Amino acid sequence: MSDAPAISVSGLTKRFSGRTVVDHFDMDVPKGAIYGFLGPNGSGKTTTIRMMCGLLTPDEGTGTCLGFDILREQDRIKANVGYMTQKFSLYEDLTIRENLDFIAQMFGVKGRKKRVQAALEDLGLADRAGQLAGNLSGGWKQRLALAACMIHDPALLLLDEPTAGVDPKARRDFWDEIRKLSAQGVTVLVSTHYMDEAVQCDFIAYIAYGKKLISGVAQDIPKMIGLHTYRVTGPDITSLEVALKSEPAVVQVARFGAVLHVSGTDEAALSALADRYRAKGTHNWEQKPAELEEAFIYLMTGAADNFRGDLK
Ligand SMILES: Nc1ncnc2c1ncn2[C@@H]1O[C@H](COP(=O)(O)OP(=O)(O)OP(=O)(O)O)[C@@H](O)[C@H]1O
Repeated sequence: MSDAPAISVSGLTKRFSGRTVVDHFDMDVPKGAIYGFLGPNGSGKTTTIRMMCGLLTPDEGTGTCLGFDILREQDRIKANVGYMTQKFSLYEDLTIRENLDFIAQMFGVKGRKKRVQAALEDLGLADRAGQLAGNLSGGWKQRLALAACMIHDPALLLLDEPTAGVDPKARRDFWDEIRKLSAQGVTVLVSTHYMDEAVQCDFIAYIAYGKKLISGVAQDIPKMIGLHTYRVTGPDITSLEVALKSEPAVVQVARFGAVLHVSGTDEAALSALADRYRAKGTHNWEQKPAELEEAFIYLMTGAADNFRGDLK
């Protein structure tokens, strides 16, 4: 990642029918970063991302994307953006190669044949180039969609819940590809509701009611929220989970198999609770650093609304 941000926006605001759906949004995105946008449905993630990339004109605010002005140079930005939406559609009656060739034509890609062949090879699709897109499994369709989005070598890639409905192996492979692109300097903006997509991101922004409540380096997010967590193991974890959920010091109990991650924002109160339960001698309580998994659950279950406006 270089020092000059790929995107720098400030005060972005959008209203639809008099309703403010994005409210004075500021952000710098480093070049080559994978930036995840989390938040409830309808919180304004897609609208924000589209404004940041010159795909939608803000009512207020300014900024640059890939060195171009988001208000005056939208066409130049668009030529450098790959956009993979959930509804990304391929031509099912065309082969993989024909699909890529068609999209390359639409973008006016120079040296088209070579570029299509390189894209097929990069994504491990060369052996299947003659197969009809309609016969591909979900994971391969998604690979093809990614190849299509990248055919014109964009510097910025937008992903909208990219691995929804794809099996775990295909998800991992997909993220390996995204990492490779990021290492090559492609900046990636991801809108997601999924934890396993969020944990792939270098940076996270949490948006609710059109406002950015938190943003920063992904691994710093738990600290920014102020979450403290204990890992709890022992017998009859289900009853313990129920009991802990009614403890005032506990803001969240997340279950990972037979292990509970018990989190709170008041460190002293949570520590006192751990001591009280430890004294019963039934369960093992071990303090652990809060990780993005806990922070993600905390944010997505709406607990973050409690500090609405307190954090940047
Ligand atoms: N073109 C539009 N005209 C009118 N209202 C819109 C338009 N686009 C979005 N909205 C509204 O703006 C709000 C924010 O929508 P947006 O799609 O940005 O949210 P989101 O966080 O991306 O949601 P999701 O997670 O469901 O995709 C929603 O209430 C939506 O209905």
